[in-house]
Amino acid sequence: MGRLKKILIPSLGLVLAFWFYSARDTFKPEMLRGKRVIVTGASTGIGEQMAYHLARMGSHVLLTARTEARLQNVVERCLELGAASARYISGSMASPSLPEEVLREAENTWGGLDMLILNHIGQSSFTFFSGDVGHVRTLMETNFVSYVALATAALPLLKESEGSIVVVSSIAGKIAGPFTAPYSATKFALDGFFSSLRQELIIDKVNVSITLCILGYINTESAVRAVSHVIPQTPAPKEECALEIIRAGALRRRELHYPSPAVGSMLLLRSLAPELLDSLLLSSYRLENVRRT
Ligand SMILES: NC(=O)C1=CN([C@@H]2O[C@H](COP(=O)(O)OP(=O)(O)OC[C@H]3O[C@@H](n4cnc5c(N)ncnc54)[C@H](OP(=O)(O)O)[C@@H]3O)[C@@H](O)[C@H]2O)C=CC1
Ligand SMILES: CC(C)CCC[C@@H](C)[C@H]1CC[C@H]2[C@@H]3C(=O)C=C4C[C@@H](O)CC[C@]4(C)[C@H]3CC[C@]12C
Repeated sequence: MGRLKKILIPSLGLVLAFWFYSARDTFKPEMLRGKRVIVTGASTGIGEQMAYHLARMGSHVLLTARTEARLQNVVERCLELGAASARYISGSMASPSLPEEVLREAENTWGGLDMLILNHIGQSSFTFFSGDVGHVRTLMETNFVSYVALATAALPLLKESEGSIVVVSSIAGKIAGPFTAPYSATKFALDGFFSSLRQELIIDKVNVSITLCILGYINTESAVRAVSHVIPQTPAPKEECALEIIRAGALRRRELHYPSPAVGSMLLLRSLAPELLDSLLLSSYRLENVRRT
């Protein structure tokens, strides 16, 4: 009897705990069926791929970006792939009125919202900081303030559905390398704001999850165009990246690191030996190809 208590009961506990946590960890595409999802920056790149995955999973999608013609094509393709419904709103996230307009559309058409995926970024080049403070101001508005405004407008709906906010960020929002000063600043700001907000929601027992996605180099057209002459590494595929973001959001993860070993080891090296990371990084760049404009 003593042995039973000492060995069997703790073992049973372990098995149950393992089962509970692994069951919670299992992603099924059906988790997204019929869910109402907003994706920003969905006309190209990772956002476009997320729209297609969600469509295949049978979600309702509301897509935003500036270029109406591209959004129309993406919406059409989403309907072909099986989206429960697909619509778009075009406009610039540098404009302060757009976030509320997008959430009003979600409320009017769906009467609620399950997932908000914040993904858009304004144009920025991979080069020395030019001293253009106006660019920093506009980029902050597009890449950071609009994320705060969208999340704020979405929170009442997400509280009702116990939904999720997914924030797409970058390794450049955790570690500052050269040639991304304004961009990196906007991504660090996202971590500060949303990691603080996550804790406040927990204190208030509000069941809305916040997933911060820390991405490495991904093979979107705009990223390859911006950096391939300086960074010789092969970028990770945007299709897989998009799926991992949706999966992390659906599983209500705190953070996603993608591609996983590369981003994880950079973060670890950064805390153990930051100077070593800096020099490894610089030695891998083709500095002679950096465009000075
Ligand atoms: N690709 C990469 O290597 C990495 C990407 N990331 C992150 O992933 C996310 C997606 O990146 P990626 O797919 O490469 O980017 P893309 O450049 O391919 O897509 C950006 C999207 O944002 C839209 N957009 C641009 N400017 C504005 C604006 N002013 N207002 C509203 N929408 C705008 C674009 O459409 P339109 O021009 O029509 O407005 C487009 O839909 C970003 O958050 C980025 O920081 C993170 C790490 C690495
Ligand atoms: C700080 C480090 C440890 C970086 C090492 C990895 C490098 C090679 C990766 C990681 C994050 C990447 C950038 C990114 O996040 C998003 C964009 C915006 C896009 O419009 C243009 C490309 C750009 C600047 C990417 C360039 C390549 C970066 C710096």
